[in-house]
Amino acid sequence: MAANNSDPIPDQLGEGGAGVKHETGEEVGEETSSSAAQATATTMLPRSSSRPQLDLSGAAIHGTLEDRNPTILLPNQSDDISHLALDIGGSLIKLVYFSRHAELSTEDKRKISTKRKLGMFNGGRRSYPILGGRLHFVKFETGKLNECLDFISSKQLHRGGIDSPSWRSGAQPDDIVIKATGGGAYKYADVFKERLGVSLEKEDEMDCLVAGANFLLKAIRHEAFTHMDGQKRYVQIDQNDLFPFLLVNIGSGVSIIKVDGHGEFQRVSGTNVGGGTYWGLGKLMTKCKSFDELLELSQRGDNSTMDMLIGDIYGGLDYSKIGLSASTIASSFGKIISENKELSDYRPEDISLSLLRMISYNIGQISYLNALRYGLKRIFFGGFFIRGHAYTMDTISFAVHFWSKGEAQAMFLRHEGFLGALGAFMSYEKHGLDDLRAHHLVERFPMGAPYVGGKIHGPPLGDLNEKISWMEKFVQKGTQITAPVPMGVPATTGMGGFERPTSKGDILRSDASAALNVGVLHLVPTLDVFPLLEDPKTYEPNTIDLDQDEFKYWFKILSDHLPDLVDKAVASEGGTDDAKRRGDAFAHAFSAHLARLMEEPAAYGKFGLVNLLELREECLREFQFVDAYISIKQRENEASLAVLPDLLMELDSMNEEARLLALIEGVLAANIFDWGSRACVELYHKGTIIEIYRMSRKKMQRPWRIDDFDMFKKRMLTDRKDQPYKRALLFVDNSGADVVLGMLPLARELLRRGTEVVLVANSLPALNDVTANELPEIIAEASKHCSILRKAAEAGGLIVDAMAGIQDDLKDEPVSVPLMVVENGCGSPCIDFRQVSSELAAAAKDADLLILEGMGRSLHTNLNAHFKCDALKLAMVKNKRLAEKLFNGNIYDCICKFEPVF
Ligand SMILES: CC(C)(COP(=O)(O)O)[C@@H](O)C(=O)NCCC(=O)O
Ligand SMILES: [Mn+2]
Repeated sequence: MAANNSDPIPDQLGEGGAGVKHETGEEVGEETSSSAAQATATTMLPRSSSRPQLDLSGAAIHGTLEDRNPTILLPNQSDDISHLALDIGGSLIKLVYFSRHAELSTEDKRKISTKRKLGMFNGGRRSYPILGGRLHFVKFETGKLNECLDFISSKQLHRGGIDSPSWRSGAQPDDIVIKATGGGAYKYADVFKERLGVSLEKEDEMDCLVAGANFLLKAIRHEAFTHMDGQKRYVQIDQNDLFPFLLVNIGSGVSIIKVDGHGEFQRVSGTNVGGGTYWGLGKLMTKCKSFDELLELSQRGDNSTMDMLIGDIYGGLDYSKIGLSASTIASSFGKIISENKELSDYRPEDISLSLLRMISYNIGQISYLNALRYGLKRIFFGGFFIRGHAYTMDTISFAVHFWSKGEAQAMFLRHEGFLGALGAFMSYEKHGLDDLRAHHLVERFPMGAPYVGGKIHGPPLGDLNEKISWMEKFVQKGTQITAPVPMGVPATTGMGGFERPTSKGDILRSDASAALNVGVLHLVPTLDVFPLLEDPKTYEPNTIDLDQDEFKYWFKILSDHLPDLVDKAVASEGGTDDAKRRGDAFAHAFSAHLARLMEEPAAYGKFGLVNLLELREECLREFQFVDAYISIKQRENEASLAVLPDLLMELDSMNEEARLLALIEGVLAANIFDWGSRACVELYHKGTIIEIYRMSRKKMQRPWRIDDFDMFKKRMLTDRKDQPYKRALLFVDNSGADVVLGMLPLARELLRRGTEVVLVANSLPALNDVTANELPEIIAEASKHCSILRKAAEAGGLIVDAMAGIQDDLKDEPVSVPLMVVENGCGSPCIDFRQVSSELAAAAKDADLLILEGMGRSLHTNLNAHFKCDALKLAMVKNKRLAEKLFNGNIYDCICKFEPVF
């Protein structure tokens, strides 16, 4: 690679490639007006010479003709279309591909009616401009090009998805063009043509690097991090203060690029001493066969046997006057001069480390000098040389820090290896990623080669069966595996059982697993930042930092809970052999994640409890456990609904002061029904639901650990009695008593006072949390015993017709304000308000009261969150350690935290 070439590189970004028309597919499945006007759309959508292509046969416009963006239905289009872009480097091929599952309109009655109420129904107009889907990152060794081609071919990535009718209907592969960058785009163009019949459209490497880095820094929250003294720290990049920065790409050679904006950059310098130098010299001097082997050797090296250190010159002392410690390298390989040794007398490990440090220091120093030259404070390092290698990053950081006296900061990127491929992806004319923001992206870490542990294992796994067989094989292989799957003792289930993970153990190979910590990016255009967050920029959902120590505790909690969870999950799927096999696979996969995080808590980005608890749920979903607690939830709902009428009668016999207190007590007491807490699960084994509830209520002695009840009561019953809240969002938690005997009666009280109530529930199951889908039925049942709820539910569109034969206990009630249900966009026991459903965001606009309930939503997360409206946080602390840590309190303490905005 050319050194010190400062020729400006013209801006070519954003223009490359022929039109890619699959974006029209995003409109499939959106709301359509019932009086849909139909027109053939085929002529409006020219076939693109670039890929992927759409099957436009039978296309029809739905919606009124006045609509500016009418829905276009493509009945014959595949439900999975993909973009593919490649970066074919000397040692690795990086693939970025996009898959999209057209989730055909699953709008149920609840959603439609809620959307209408919230003013979200737009008569067929597109409600979001960007496509949803998944962005996958995959690597192959260039030497195993065939594996890569097989992978592309097996997934039909070059033809727009495995079921794409574009190839069934005979579209000629000759037309297909794939964007590619890197030297291999030239070198292997013929192989791609021969094997896949596709042409590679070459994109400039530098353009791609910059476009990739800009996208990552804009769209991914935990992308950039510093690495000093072995510690990774994620840095929040302010979008308004991103440019200019220095981008140093360390490949075989090094390019140093000053980036001034999107598509605005200049290669200001470079050096010919780079990754190729390390690998070349290393190969010669150590006989290593691969770059990774050489890097791994350095792990065990001691560079002081070869490098002349300050201490060697100063008799073991620091040269403190100029700030050099005794261990600083004065001269790389300098010690060799005074020794009478052959190459074979030196350990390959030491050689590798000395080389690595020499080159890393040099790059760090040159980068700093260039940053100085242009007055830049931030330097991002990327390229295949780094590979998430701790020593390399530490050395570069040291150099930058040392020479800049702490003024400049070296930063690294989690997707560092994929900058080029991402940039090539961005060069499709319409890739749909332009408008993405961090809140639209959810990163998931599915199990399966070649991602696991960061080593490349050949083609990734397609279907579930393949994945499970792969896990089985790995389990049998034992300690050879890269993924840190704990070994199990034989048991009754399909895979030979699993064992609770015991510790991080020796099965982890630190560097291999640190190399790649890249998941699948789910693009969810319907996610929004919660509009009532006081300051989204400073908002941090997690109350406690999940550092190594804290993680150790959670590792044990979650590991201990695993066997019980697997039992429940397997039972929820009928206890079949298939379910057992999946149950074991789930346990292995989740244990592997835990072990990986135990080794490096920051492996998957900045990981808090909110992410960890969601990871467990996602892992269940990955192995197709739809709802592990379904039968428990149903049983508890039934039992609670049976006693609801008595409770409502009791409440109605009280004066309003006593009633308000009883209602809050009721919510706190019922929060005990939590299948995620070990202490609570032990309780259930001792008593019935009603016994536990009564006991829990009896224990409700005030003052609670945080007790703002009087303040809340004053707001409700005294200060602004005549000005009820307009709309309250009630974030409900668990099924059964928690929602039926706790939150519903509280909702009823608010409705009775003229407050609109929106019940906010999970979009997907998590433990025994009630979901938004389940709530309407529960409300309908509860409404049979209560006219307030019934009228409000009718007004909110939750129940359609007045039910016959209900007791009309409160005939003189005024016309009801609506009771609605919205989903929160989450499938976790916690909530991250930076990413909620657009439905919830819309409902929040007119809300002036939030009630967060439960340990997950108001203690683990959001205890310290500030909102633009009044907030009431209610929870029972069902974990001893948390009670001690947060409040110096005890297990089963209660929290009633009211935060009015004045
Ligand atoms: C998972 C939970 C946050 C659910 O609590 P909830 O939000 O339902 O009140 C909680 O049960 C929990 O933190 N459990 C793990 C700790 C334990 O077993 O004590
Ligand atoms: Mn819960």
